[in-house]
Amino acid sequence: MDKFVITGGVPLCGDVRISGAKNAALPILFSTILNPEPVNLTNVPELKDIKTTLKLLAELGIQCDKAPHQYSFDASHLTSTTAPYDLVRTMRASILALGPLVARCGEAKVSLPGGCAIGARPVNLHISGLQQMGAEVTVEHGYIVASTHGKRLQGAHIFFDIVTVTGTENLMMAAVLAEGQTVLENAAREPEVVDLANCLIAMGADIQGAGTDTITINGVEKLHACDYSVLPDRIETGTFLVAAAVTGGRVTCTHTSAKLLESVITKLKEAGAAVSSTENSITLDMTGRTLKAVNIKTAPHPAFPTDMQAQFTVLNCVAQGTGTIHETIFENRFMHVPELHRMGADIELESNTAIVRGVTSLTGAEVMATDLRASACLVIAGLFAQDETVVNRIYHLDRGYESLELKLNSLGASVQRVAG
Ligand SMILES: CC(=O)N[C@H]1[C@@H](OP(=O)(O)OP(=O)(O)OC[C@H]2O[C@@H](n3ccc(=O)[nH]c3=O)[C@H](O)[C@@H]2O)O[C@H](CO)[C@@H](O)[C@@H]1O
Ligand SMILES: C=C(OP(=O)(O)O)C(=O)O
Repeated sequence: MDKFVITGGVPLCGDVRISGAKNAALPILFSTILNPEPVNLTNVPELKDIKTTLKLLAELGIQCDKAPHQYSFDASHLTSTTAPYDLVRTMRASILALGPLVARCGEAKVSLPGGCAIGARPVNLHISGLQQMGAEVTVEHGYIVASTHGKRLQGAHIFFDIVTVTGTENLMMAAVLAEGQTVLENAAREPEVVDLANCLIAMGADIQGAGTDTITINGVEKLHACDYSVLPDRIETGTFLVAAAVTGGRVTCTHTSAKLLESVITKLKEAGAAVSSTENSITLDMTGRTLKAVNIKTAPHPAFPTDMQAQFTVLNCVAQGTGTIHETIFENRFMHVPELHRMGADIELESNTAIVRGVTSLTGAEVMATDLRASACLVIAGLFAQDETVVNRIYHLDRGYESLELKLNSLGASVQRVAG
């Protein structure tokens, strides 16, 4: 397994181009299942999760032509409705094959996604939503098996008792080809949900209300060809901004938008950073300024995103004062804490809250990356530490950050990938 060897202590300085959003590109790639006409996508990030999705789409019979960051799909002839365990187990977002397959083919067999480090992550709301739309859904031998028995899915009024991002996306995609109107209540409002809706609308779907907690979808018979560009990755953006703050540097993130991460920018300003933005760039300047601890509580958009929690944990580790990090979305998303302890951090864990007392230095150590954002947090810790840090198991990072070491090194960092 590859690892990163990081020599820290250098303030990050310069411009970095932000890639397309993983969490928008994945559902958009799965939405091609719905469309028998060509779909051309640009600004697709080059990530392991994207490669896994392409393999899964190929398994279903979808043809794809690729150039860097550009993909053209032909889903005119689907040859299978099964998403096999071998592909699904490596990526939870594979569950997004379910809604589109049932909507287009009237049946699907999708492996239950495996366990994940950050929590149990059940998919009961995806399943019950499809059942409310008239599908028969059972779980057999580790697979979700769904059928409409030859009928079209029926529009339904669906209330989510927990806000779920991929649940909202799965049912929104299913509803696009259903008969009649579907209303999704207590829907997720994340920008990636809106981006998927916009892409579906570009394909001819009738969707209103994306970005609010009530989304109304009037089913159409068929979608048509479209070109679409994926929105920028707000979590990658936030990760670079935190890295700049922690190292006391000055970084401009380009090809992104401050509108996507208002809660994160608010907290960065509260932490003492100078943050300014243009229409499509954000600059964070920490030179000569003191980092102050902040209190964070994760919650669905527009509140503070759980995918930025680990990065703010390390920010608090090296800030002045004590900050609390309260995680409300996932029950096991503090796996980075024991690893940060190995580097000299002072963090107390009480259930789903981390109390972080700032220290003036971290020491390099060998640490283990446990999930995607925990890995990003350890890389940031390594950039701050004065000596050498080894981050093992960086395959998690490759799922969600495009060329992370190249982008960091272009800002003056020293991060070497060691193949293993
Ligand atoms: C590919 C993708 O977009 N991943 C994101 C998506 O994950 P994902 O869509 O999997 O996360 P959800 O929004 O569904 O999860 C939110 C909460 O709802 C619970 N839940 C969810 C579905 C369900 O059927 N039953 C249930 O109980 C989950 O266990 C969790 O506690 O949103 C998360 C929350 O912003 C982000 O951290 C992930 O990066
Ligand atoms: C948890 C994440 O992703 P996924 O839902 O793909 O596991 C993430 O992007 O931080």
